Amino acid sequence: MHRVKTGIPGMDEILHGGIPERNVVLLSGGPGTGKSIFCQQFLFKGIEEYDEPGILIALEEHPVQIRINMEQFGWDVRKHEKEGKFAIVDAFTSGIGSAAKREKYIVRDPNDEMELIDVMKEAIEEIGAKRVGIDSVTTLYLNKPMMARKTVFLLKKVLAGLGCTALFVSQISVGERGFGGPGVEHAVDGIIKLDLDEIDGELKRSLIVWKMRGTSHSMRRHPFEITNKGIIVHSDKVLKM
Ligand SMILES: Nc1ncnc2c1ncn2[C@@H]1O[C@H](COP(=O)(O)OP(=O)(O)OP(=O)(O)O)[C@@H](O)[C@H]1O
Repeated sequence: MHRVKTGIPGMDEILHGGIPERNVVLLSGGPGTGKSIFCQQFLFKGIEEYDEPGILIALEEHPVQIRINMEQFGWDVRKHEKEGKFAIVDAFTSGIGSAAKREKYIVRDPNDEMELIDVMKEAIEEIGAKRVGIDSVTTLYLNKPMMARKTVFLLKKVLAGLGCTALFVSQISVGERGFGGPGVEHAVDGIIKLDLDEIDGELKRSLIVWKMRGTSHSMRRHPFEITNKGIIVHSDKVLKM
């Protein structure tokens, strides 16, 4: 079985080699836990280290801001956009504003699932994307929780058909148990939970792989750091809560 390397130091060790190809993985966590950075690093390292093109579906942040954020970690995505190895699908601006007019892939109504899928497919096919990040999938069903399972299954079907491996960012509240609702949790192939906990007056970051179809994986909670080069996971360390 082919595995997709995350390219995030320490993470592939925890996943016993990487994410099984075509898995859809829920990247779940509270505010500020590092979900967006994890997702961006997965896509960027995919291009730089494994020559696997990727696309990011932006639902929560302006594409211009995403490029700025990524550049802060030294990830020059504009270069890869020009080379046709990376694309941002703008499902944030609805095409409003002068900056949005310069975006190539625009979803005017993110509530329209078919429009989102059409634009996503177009971008994947043009770029030859092997990796997809959706940030966040929660945005798609925030106002219609009954639709969460259906939406996730639909996306999963499309992405698997195109041979992509995907990270779906799932936003949960501080202290919430669970990863984004039962419909979603059972539908996805994997769940990686990112946490931020106050211990002795200090916020500590950690992550745990809750499930990953098609592979064994570490069952431990590992501390990680966000540095100016991105996320580093300490696969040799365990955080006891
Ligand atoms: N250069 C950096 N060095 C260290 N830590 C950083 C750096 N840039 C951002 N961070 C940390 O990353 C956090 C933001 O991470 P990220 O945007 O990935 O969170 P998120 O889980 O997507 O949050 P939300 O759901 O609120 O959008 C910041 O709150 C900050 O603690």
